[in-house]
Amino acid sequence: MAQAGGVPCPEAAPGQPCVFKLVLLGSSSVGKSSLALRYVKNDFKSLLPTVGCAFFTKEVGSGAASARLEIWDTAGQEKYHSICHLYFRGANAALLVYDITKKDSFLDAQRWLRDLEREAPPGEVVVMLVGNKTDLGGQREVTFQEGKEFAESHRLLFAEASAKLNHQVTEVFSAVVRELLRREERKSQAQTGDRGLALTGAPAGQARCCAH
Ligand SMILES: Nc1nc2c(ncn2[C@@H]2O[C@H](COP(=O)(O)OP(=O)(O)OP(=O)(O)O)[C@@H](O)[C@H]2O)c(=O)[nH]1
Repeated sequence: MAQAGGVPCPEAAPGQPCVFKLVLLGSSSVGKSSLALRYVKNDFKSLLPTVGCAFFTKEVGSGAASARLEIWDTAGQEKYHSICHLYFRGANAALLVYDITKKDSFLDAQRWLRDLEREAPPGEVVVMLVGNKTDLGGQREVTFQEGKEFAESHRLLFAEASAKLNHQVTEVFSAVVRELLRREERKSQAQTGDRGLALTGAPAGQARCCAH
């Protein structure tokens, strides 16, 4: 049984990381692609709006304490809305992103969360609400407290970040991975008394280990 973060990862071959699917969702121009680019390549540059979906992978940790994040960056533009939900299927985690200088993008977060929950019942997916663009604090339209209260009322993780300044970006993804590994550990403990069940495969929506 492979380990991820010291956590037994059911189904994984020895030395293979757990694989988690994470989707980025939120309205257009909130900075989803920029957060992914900053996290995966430590880069920030002018980007064209995403068409459909972009895909990144990132190894987290190393050796016996590793996991692989498959990051699906969905398009926020309305014209792609109908296809975006297809990418939510099988997600283990989601970053629900808004722009702290755009109240509308914060109000839209509710709708994106509903769309996600249509594909995965609440509680199955680790969701983190992220208020991006803290470098533009002078133009802020959404307070930290408003973000925090929204997150608490929906049982989401919460952070503010700036892809531009590389502020809190790694911390956001790390917090999600930590929570995913915690859940794997709990699942693994629950399966300890029933090894047969542990070998039959994870139900949809759970972490897929060693998928290629
Ligand atoms: N000031 C500032 N600008 C940012 C930040 N993150 C992204 N941007 C800018 O916001 C604009 C939109 O960023 P994207 O990353 O393309 O946004 P997106 O959410 O992926 O947009 P869609 O692909 O249309 O869904 C770009 O001009 C970015 O340079 C940030 O932290 N601070």
